[in-house]
Amino acid sequence: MTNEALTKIMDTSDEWISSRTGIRQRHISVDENTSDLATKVGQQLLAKSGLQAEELDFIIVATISPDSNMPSTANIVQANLGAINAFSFDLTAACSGFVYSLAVADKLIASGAYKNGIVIGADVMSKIVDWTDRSTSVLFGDGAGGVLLQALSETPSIIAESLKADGKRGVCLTSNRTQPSSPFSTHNLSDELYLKMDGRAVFDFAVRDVPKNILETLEKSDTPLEAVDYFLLHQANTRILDKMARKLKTDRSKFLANMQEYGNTTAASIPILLSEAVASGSIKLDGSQKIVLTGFGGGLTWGTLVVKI
Ligand SMILES: O=C(O)C1CCN(c2ccc(-c3cc(CO)ccc3Cl)cn2)CC1
Repeated sequence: MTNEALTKIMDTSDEWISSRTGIRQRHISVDENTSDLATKVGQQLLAKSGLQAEELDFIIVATISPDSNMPSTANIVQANLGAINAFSFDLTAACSGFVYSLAVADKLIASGAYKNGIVIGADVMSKIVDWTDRSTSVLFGDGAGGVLLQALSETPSIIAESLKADGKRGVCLTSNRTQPSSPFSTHNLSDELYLKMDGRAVFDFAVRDVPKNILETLEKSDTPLEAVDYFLLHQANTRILDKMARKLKTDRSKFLANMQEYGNTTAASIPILLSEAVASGSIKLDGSQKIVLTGFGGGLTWGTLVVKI
């Protein structure tokens, strides 16, 4: 759905959206739910790797838009793939969900307890945005992406990580709140299902806290800034990437971007970007490169992984 198409259903403009966010279009699911998108990612990962579904030990789906709480979207994906030996669960960390999930999956394998796992970031944001709110509904899109992790060597792929949260500032970006309601409730407040965002507060949080997190994680891994081949940041807003590149005194071209095509797909944004970078050959998957993966958003949550890839 292009910005132009959005002008037909709300008072906005291509000029406003693209100049303020860099977004030119986004994909909107008509009838596919989050598990349908995530299942397609799982099928692609199995096909590309040649691994059988029965060989999977675990499936983690990072999402804030699950089909349901119970079963989890990961449970539905597990059934759809026929991954009969995999335990599966959703992980909720909004736009940091993929980075958090990758860090968790890495430990499941590094502990020696498991060998093969799939981590998927998937969100159908079109079902949780308020389509009467032009300040937020134009920012988000639907999508899914993921990775297969395997215990193939002793050398770690994630060479440093720094995962953060600040629940005190969680009010800046909320969705899907359900209020207490029972015969014993003293007051019946209404649920707040749709996404609400204090854009200014979230933007300022990203500009202030994210560069610090990236530098801190690079320092932990003894990786100088210039040794990083690519920065794959959550695709929320192109002006954020501009500011990050300036703050980190790094060439803007190292900050990969595809929000122009997908909008902000929340937990899916980093894995979609990673998948496209691999498909284009920018990331060669030959162990010769170092990339930075950084998520930031609802919770508030943020986190960086330095990955040898
Ligand atoms: O320029 C303007 O008036 C507006 C100003 C507000 N904007 C924003 C603000 C915040 C975000 C955002 C969202 C998430 C959630 O995934 C995470 C991280 C960020 Cl930085 C995206 N856009 C849009 C343009």
